[in-house]
Amino acid sequence: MVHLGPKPPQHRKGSYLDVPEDLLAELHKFEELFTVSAETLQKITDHFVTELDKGLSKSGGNIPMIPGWVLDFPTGKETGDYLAIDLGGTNLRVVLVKLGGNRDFDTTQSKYPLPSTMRTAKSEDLWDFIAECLKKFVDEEFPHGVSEPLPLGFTFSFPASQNSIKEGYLQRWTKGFDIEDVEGHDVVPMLQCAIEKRKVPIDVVALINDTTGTLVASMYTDPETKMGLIFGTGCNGAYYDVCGDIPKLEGRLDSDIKPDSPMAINCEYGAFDNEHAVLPRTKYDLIIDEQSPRPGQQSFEKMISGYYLGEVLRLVLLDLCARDKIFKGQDLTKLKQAFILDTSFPAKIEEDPYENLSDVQDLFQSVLGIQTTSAERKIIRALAEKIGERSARLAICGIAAICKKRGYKTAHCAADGSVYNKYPGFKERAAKGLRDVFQWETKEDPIIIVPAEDGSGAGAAIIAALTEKRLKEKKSVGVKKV
Ligand SMILES: Nc1ncnc2c1ncn2[C@@H]1O[C@H](COP(=O)(O)OP(=O)(O)O)[C@@H](O)[C@H]1O
Ligand SMILES: O=P(O)(O)OC[C@H]1O[C@@H](O)[C@H](O)[C@@H](O)[C@@H]1O
Repeated sequence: MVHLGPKPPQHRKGSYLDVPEDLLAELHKFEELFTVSAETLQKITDHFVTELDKGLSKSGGNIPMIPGWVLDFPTGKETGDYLAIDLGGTNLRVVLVKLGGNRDFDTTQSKYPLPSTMRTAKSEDLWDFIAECLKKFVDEEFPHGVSEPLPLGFTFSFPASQNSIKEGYLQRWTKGFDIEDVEGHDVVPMLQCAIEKRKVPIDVVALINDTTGTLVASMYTDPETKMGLIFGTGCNGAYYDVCGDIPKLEGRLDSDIKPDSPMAINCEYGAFDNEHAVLPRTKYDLIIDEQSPRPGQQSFEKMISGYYLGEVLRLVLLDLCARDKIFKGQDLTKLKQAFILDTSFPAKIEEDPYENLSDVQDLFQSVLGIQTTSAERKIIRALAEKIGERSARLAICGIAAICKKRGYKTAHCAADGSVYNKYPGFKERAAKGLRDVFQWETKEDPIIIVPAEDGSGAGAAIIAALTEKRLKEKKSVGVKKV
């Protein structure tokens, strides 16, 4: 019998007996600010539906709703070896995908953290970094070389306009990126050129968004999948619409693409409500927006995604310090550093199982050099819970809106990203948010969020395979040539 010693308690009971009245009053104010009622969720969702429709209209709207030029559903029979790269907000992944042809696939992959300076580097530094990682990976996996160039699916997790599957004009950087000379340009030739400079035997065959990859990869293994979702550094969703329901594509399709042909849409719904019509923004959200490289953009994303949740908590704590409510006499130098807290920080606060929050005490000491009192830790815990809960509840509005727009009564909504996979309570809070919107009477929820397949890896490979098949059959993979 292995003696593991006393197990930590499953969860905290929590009590506020030792919290001073004025601090409790502050907490009640924050609870008001960060609570999103069922009625508010329903109102936000209904506005979200109209915004999704507007994004597909000829005049467009806040939400880009980018046709992703994936015009087929995966059959599960796709086969072959494909390379995929996933340029996300935090990491670059290189994946070798072997599609088994029986709704199965095998992957070999390496993950390269993006250098912290990459967000504001020069354009060529970004493409050189990716090409270098690709060279390293291919040299390791194919030490004896390859007989012909490896087809690559390029997962580019940013809003990129596409007139065909093999291009992507970056509309704007998000998630704190601000690299010059890329916005407005097609990123595929930029990458291909850096690859060729290093003589790496790779041919970029498709550019996809990670949510489109998530949708396709998850549908490959689970035909009940209706959308692909990312709750990671950023947030976004993709679903299949039909070409005949996309007004902005009218007159732009070749005759081989019929009105009932499926079309994957990369919503880019992090941009929802840039007009600030419905989202319950706080002064902390306004500060984050004003101090971001792209003020006025990504209003929805800035309230719920991983790049920002730690910063929201930091601003709230700073506000309490400014009014001398907490951390009296403490050195706040680190706490004053923007983005010093990534979202694993509030996540760890919420995971502390101890009544006296001793893990939180250690966390504040080690990361911020701040000694906390028991009362302060209890308020900090409650704040982290409210910020985490708001993220999860708002996050489901995009899911509910897509279901309402497409009339889905049941759905598997495939989600990926560290906030979905790692933030404590996110799954349960999101499920409760969906119940609050739909007010289901059934015992089982008909619309559920499920773990996604590897969209940026397998999804990119499957889409590359679908694209190669269409090209072989001389079918369109973009707008008709004028
Ligand atoms: N334990 C955690 N809980 C919640 N979020 C986390 C956790 N650890 C990291 N994060 C956040 O997840 C984001 C990274 O998301 P991930 O999906 O891993 O990468 P990417 O967004 O590049 O695909 C970062 O913003 C980070 O702050
Ligand atoms: O996987 P990540 O980096 O968290 O990205 C999620 C989303 O982040 C948004 O900022 C991008 O505009 C989307 O294209 C992307 O899908």
